[in-house]
Amino acid sequence: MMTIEIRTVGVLGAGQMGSGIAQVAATAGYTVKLADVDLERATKATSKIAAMLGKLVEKGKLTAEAAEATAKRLIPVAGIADFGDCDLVIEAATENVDLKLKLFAACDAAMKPDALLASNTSSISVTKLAAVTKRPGKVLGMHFMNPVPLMRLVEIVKAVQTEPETYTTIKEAAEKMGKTVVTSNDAPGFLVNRILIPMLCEAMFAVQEGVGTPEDIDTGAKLGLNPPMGPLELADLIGLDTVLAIANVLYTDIGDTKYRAPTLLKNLVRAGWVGKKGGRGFYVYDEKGQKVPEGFVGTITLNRPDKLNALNAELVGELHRVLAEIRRDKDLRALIVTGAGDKAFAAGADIAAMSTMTGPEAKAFGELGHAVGAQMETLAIPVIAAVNGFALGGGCEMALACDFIHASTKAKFGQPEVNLGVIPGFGGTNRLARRVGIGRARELCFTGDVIGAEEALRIGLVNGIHAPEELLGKVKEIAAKIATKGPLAVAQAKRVLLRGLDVPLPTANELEVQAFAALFGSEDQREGMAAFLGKRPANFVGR
Ligand SMILES: CC(C)(COP(=O)(O)OP(=O)(O)OC[C@H]1O[C@@H](n2cnc3c(N)ncnc32)[C@H](O)[C@@H]1OP(=O)(O)O)[C@@H](O)C(=O)NCCC(=O)NCCSC(=O)C[C@@H](O)CCCCCCCCCCCCC(=O)O
Repeated sequence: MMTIEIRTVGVLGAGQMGSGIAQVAATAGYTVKLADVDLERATKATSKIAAMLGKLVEKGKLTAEAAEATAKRLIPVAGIADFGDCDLVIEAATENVDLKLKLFAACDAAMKPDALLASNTSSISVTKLAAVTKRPGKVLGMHFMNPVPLMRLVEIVKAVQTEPETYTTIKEAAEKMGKTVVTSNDAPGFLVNRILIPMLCEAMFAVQEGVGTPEDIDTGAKLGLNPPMGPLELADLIGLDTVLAIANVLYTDIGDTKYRAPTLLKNLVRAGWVGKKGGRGFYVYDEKGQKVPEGFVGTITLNRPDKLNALNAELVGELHRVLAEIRRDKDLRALIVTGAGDKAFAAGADIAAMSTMTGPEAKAFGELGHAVGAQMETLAIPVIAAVNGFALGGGCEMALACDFIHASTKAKFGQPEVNLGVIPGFGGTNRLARRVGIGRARELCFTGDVIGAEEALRIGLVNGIHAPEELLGKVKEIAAKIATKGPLAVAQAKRVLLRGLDVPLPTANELEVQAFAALFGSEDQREGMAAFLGKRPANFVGR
């Protein structure tokens, strides 16, 4: 029997898998029609693919001409009705059997009679999908791996009804897309997931039973078995909802309890913690999908909101004690300091308490304040101020002792001590001058003026301003990003930046050279560079 020559490929589903399939098909020279629930989504995905192609050009992996020609072959369309002239349609919708059955029937109705219809399903019976069409012999499974442009495998799944010519034509098409083909008969999980899913679930059973931590299980698998990522990291990447769906298919269709899904997996999915795409699964991820080590970011909240967090002996003493504890904590990688309530970070030293102080008492309290500032400056981890309202006098000085400041749009800064007949006593004069320049510091200290967040940003007192309800989240994101970097390197950078301010430039440069050299030979230096060369994220341990 003659089979169709494939020129135009329809891809149904513009998510991660569908977009990847569209990219490799267009790169192979096929005209590709990409459809999703509406034209807008398909158009967005097409632009994203064009951007990916641009990145490949930047990296020298694709010529500009090839990228342009490939992008031109990608056509976003409004829906299935536009697949009438496609020679092959690859369905890559969500892994839901009812949805796929509906889409298969709709594609069958829209496509020309001799065209081929494939599903990227990772677990659903292709025989069942073929049975809802009027072309069962022209249906088969074409299971791409994620991420499609990088993974070399396509698992072709023959339905009971698949004609040999269909298989041959699709195999050739997959090979033209640069993929190696393995062939599976239609059985639950096919070949790859039949092996993979029980392995991932076994790792989850080990967590559930308290045999080991996710980190130990993943490290054990990576170093002991040599896959590029651990089973729990991989499950998070695939999506825990997808892993659960496939486990359920294996269990239901094969009927052997060894394929049952762990309760832990079911609970994570129920909680909406579906892995990397949802920001949390076995691990926590930042907005860029980078793994955030949990428990590595601490927060200190100045908590005296009825007095606008004014600094009294109790609060400052407590701060001193907590900072000493943090210095001994080997797990923390970043610290946030903020104020309780929505009005103030801290409105300064407690004026009522200070009003009756003698000179020697004031000296003692000033020294305590300075000791706290020095503690924050000399911690090995970065300290970030999240200024949510007034940061006046000692409050502004506390923020200045932090490594950098982000503020809410409502924040107000100032050194109003001259209004009280005194001067800043908690490092304000000198730290402010170092942060914003001597002229601006003089003006703020001499006038006692209070400035808003915009002005603070303009003069470089703060690094960023955010809507009040977003401030803490944004600062946590920054802290979480820092927590993914090499802790020894961040500590050395902090030390050199601080000490370098107080010495002549040649001495500061010498400090930098010594710190740079000191990092070589550390586990983190070896890991960071090996991760770059291995094209994988680094996993720093702080040694
Ligand atoms: C910020 C304001 C403009 C807000 O005005 P608003 O009208 O919105 O609110 P209120 O004024 O009604 O305030 C609500 C509530 O809070 C009290 N309060 C506010 N600020 C302070 C403060 N700094 N000290 C004490 N109490 C404060 C206010 O009285 C209200 O209470 P109430 O019971 O009436 O409801 C406005 O509040 C304002 O202008 N505040 C003062 C701002 C200011 O001038 N700040 C500078 C202070 S001086 C200073 O900070 C010196 C430092 O540079 C030097 C510090 C060196 C020592 C550091 C170590 C600290 C040790 C402290 C020693 C204490 C000794 C001890 O405890 O025994």
